[in-house]
Amino acid sequence: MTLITDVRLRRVLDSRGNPTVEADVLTESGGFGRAAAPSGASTGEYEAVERPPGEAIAAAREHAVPRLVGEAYAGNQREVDALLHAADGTDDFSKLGANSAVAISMAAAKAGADVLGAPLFQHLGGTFRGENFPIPLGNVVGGGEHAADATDIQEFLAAPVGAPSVEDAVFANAAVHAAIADLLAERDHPCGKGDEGAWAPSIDDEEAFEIVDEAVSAVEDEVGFEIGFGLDVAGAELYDADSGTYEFSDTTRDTDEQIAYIADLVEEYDLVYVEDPLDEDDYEAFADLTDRVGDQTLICGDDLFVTNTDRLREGIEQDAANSILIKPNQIGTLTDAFDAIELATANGYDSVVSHRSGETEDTTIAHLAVATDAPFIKTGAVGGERTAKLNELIRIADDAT
Ligand SMILES: C=C(OP(=O)(O)O)C(=O)O
Ligand SMILES: [Mg+2]
Repeated sequence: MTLITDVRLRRVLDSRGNPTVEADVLTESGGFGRAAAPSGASTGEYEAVERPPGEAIAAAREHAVPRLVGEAYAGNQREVDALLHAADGTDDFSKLGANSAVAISMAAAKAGADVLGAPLFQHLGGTFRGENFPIPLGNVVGGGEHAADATDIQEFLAAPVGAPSVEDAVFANAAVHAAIADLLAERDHPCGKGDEGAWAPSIDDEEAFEIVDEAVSAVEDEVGFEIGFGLDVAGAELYDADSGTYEFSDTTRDTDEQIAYIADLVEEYDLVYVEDPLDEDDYEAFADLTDRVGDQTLICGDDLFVTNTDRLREGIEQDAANSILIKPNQIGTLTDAFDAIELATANGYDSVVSHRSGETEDTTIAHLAVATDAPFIKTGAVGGERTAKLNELIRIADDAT
């Protein structure tokens, strides 16, 4: 029933106005799935390779499509993804392009769900999924690689940890985003938004902490449940390997100073989440920080782990973190992303399923988070390509999909 009869690939626009790969998968019994690859700006060095979309499409048409059409079943995700790996033949999808691979992988999953008449999360996670929902981490202020002339820290993330429902959580993050607009206006910092819809003011990190703290407290009082906040430091982008230091606009920190700085921030602002506080090659420094504050907050590896089970295993051995960011396009298939989540869960690591800074209307990650019982999802706070995922979570919770 789910035998794949056609795979169509095309270039479509992403949220930055760049081309990306979209895939359609069709099956013998009329099943249909469509998905598009997201794209990062602050990409990790060890991510699977994204090729220019035109090249990735040509490579997939030549090498992957013939292996899938008439051969593979969309309902058998591991088979589809194994064939994508076989068609690629490298360990980083540099032949097909991880963008073609992930688009096909996700489209096949949707086609498999379509044939079953089941929501995607249920096809991926089984019938007992759909009761628990991830807490959305909402990017409300940011800079780094996502906006010019804004904060050094890439993302300040609202984290409505006490929300009674996913709907309350989603609206709380939007309220924090709106409250920040008011505070920025009061302080005379008019600004635009970065790639993920977060405010991108031309202020230093210290002032951003004050503003986010104030906004979070105000909204917390309004809604009556706990809202914390967290960070994606994107430490690898600040790190200068030649000098071995973290280069902020107004200061330079060596690794010990960076660890102490982050530990102090965790204390001062009661941060609930800190992603990539240190360089992507420095498991040891990650372990040092996790030892200091890992019982108070989540220390999450994004560029550190790149959704890769080998790198996660190394992290687990070294006690480098207690949480992993999951981006399917970092590793190329849903199977690989799923395996990373399972390995994380088995070792007491929390998974944070994540968007990329370049996104589309695709909602697969909302379903992946519910399917795997992931405790968190990071997918922005506002903006159509961000709300596509947030609204899908609300629909899943409402049982309307
Ligand atoms: C979402 C992120 O940004 P990008 O997609 O640019 O890597 C991130 O770093 O977590
Ligand atoms: Mg990150």
